[in-house]
Amino acid sequence: MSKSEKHIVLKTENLSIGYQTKKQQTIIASSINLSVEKGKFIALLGKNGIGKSTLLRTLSKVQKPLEGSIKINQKELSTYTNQELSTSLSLVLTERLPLSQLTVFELIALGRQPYTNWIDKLSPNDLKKILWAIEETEITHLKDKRFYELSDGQLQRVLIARALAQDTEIIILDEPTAHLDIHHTFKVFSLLKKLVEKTGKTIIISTHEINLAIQLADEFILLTEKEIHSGTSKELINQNAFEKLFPKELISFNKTLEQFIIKKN
Ligand SMILES: Nc1ncnc2c1ncn2[C@@H]1O[C@H](COP(=O)(O)OP(=O)(O)OP(=O)(O)O)[C@@H](O)[C@H]1O
Repeated sequence: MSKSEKHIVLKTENLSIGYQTKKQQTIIASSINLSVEKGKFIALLGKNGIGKSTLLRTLSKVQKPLEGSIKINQKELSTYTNQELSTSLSLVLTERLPLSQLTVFELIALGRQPYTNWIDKLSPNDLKKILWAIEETEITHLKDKRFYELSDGQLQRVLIARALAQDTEIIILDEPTAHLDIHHTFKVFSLLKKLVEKTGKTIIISTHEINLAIQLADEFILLTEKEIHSGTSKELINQNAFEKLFPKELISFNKTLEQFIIKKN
């Protein structure tokens, strides 16, 4: 991939990710060299337990890299204050939030916290962004519900709305369609794609919806045990990279269909 430096919003060099305890270091992946361009919809793919969440948490400064550099807009991630980072990058995790009395509207309004102090201090611009996020994610009918009343799929859309309200250049989502039915899975993918096209935001998602991602994402990061591949679907198909994601006995990658299909005996 040849990319002009000024369009790169996120860059990693010789990055190692994993877990460090007093006693030992566990490296999950190393030599990660990625360049993510502004205004791209990127899908991070890989089998269960390969390190997708670990990578996304490291890129969002939730956990420290073991080695190497991460830059957001040419500035080292470790030098970002929490305040600076929260106006540049938002992270959407699938974990359940602690129980509280917040309504959906209030939860989404929290996305404006980097810009405002608290809910009574919402400016007309804050309110505009919140209502836009609610409308884009099609959750107007949920806005007065307490968030503990939501189904997993509804909560997922609400958390995406909160990230939209946060209005950052980069949005990172860890398995945003984990609990969704096929209809809502497609809706979330289409929404994310539309947002990238409409707003020029960079969106990075981890997903197991590979066949759908291949149709909609602009570029891919493939984590495998031996190596990391990145590029467009065409580039990765030419490198036979998708085939390396999973063991071959049950499914195979069909290059013509650009899809994984079940192997028939
Ligand atoms: N807090 C932790 N401490 C130590 N090891 C961890 C921790 N969290 C995850 N791991 C390990 O790191 C590896 C990568 O896990 P990770 O959750 O990043 O994978 P993943 O690709 O997101 O998986 P999945 O697709 O199943 O969600 C796994 O072997 C996991 O057991």
